[in-house]
Amino acid sequence: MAYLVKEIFYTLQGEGSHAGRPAVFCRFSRCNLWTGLEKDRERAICKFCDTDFVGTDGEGGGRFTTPEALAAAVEQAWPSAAADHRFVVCTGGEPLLQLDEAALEALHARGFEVAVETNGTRIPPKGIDWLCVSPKIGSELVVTRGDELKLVYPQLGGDPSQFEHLDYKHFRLQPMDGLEREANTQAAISYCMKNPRWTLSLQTHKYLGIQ
Ligand SMILES: C[S@@+](CC[C@H](N)C(=O)[O-])C[C@H]1O[C@@H](n2cnc3c(N)ncnc32)[C@H](O)[C@@H]1O
Ligand SMILES: Nc1nc2[nH]cc(C(=O)O)c2c(=O)[nH]1
Ligand code: SF4
Ligand SMILES: [Mg+2]
Repeated sequence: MAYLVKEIFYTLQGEGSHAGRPAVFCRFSRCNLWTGLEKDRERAICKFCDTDFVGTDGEGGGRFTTPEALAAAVEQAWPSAAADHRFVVCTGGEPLLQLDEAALEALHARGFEVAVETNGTRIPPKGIDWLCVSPKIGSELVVTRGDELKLVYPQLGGDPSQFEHLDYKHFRLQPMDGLEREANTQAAISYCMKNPRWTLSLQTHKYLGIQ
């Protein structure tokens, strides 16, 4: 089965624990919680998505027929031949609809540490180096452990305390972007200050004007 990828680009990880770290982003096409079409947004399970993950027509995107072809495309986006510090963030869309052990092996073989951003509705393959799960209220969270739980805040019915028993190293609130971004940011700051187990994750790339 081929890997459908919207875009592959090099930037800084903007969010979460690795914010500021140079990374290739591999954005897989498709998601199980929204078609990606505006006409379907209101009846989607996840309604606040900030990302275009439809098709394979973005920068560096395409249909990769083997794990090696996918890993070669990721490697091509990395700026140097040196194997150190190589880092790829697999995102989407929902990457766990497509990312499998073979793809992880091919990326590791080219020296990449692999991070994944997932909505937590699919069991991850073995071998992910950094797993960031961002639960969506209204979907079933099946991934109960990982490196980072990054909750977009606020979500209706999404009181952060309902996630605290899960096995994550870091608990973060990320203000929901959109028309209410400033108010959401203030609310997230206030929640973290009252509940210090939670720390703030900003989408720093948006403030910096980078991809
Ligand atoms: C576009 S999603 C792709 C990965 C995966 N489908 C997921 O939801 O985690 C990447 C990250 O952006 C977050 N995100 C999406 N829309 C957002 C928004 N409007 N405001 C803040 N974060 C958002 C997601 O929660 C997730 O952590
Ligand atoms: N710079 C940058 N950092 C990010 N971290 C998570 C992103 C995502 O869309 O998954 C993202 C993104 O789109 N850009
Ligand atoms: S689950 Fe992730 S990719 Fe899918 S619609 Fe929500 S934020 Fe977007
Ligand atoms: Mg993004």
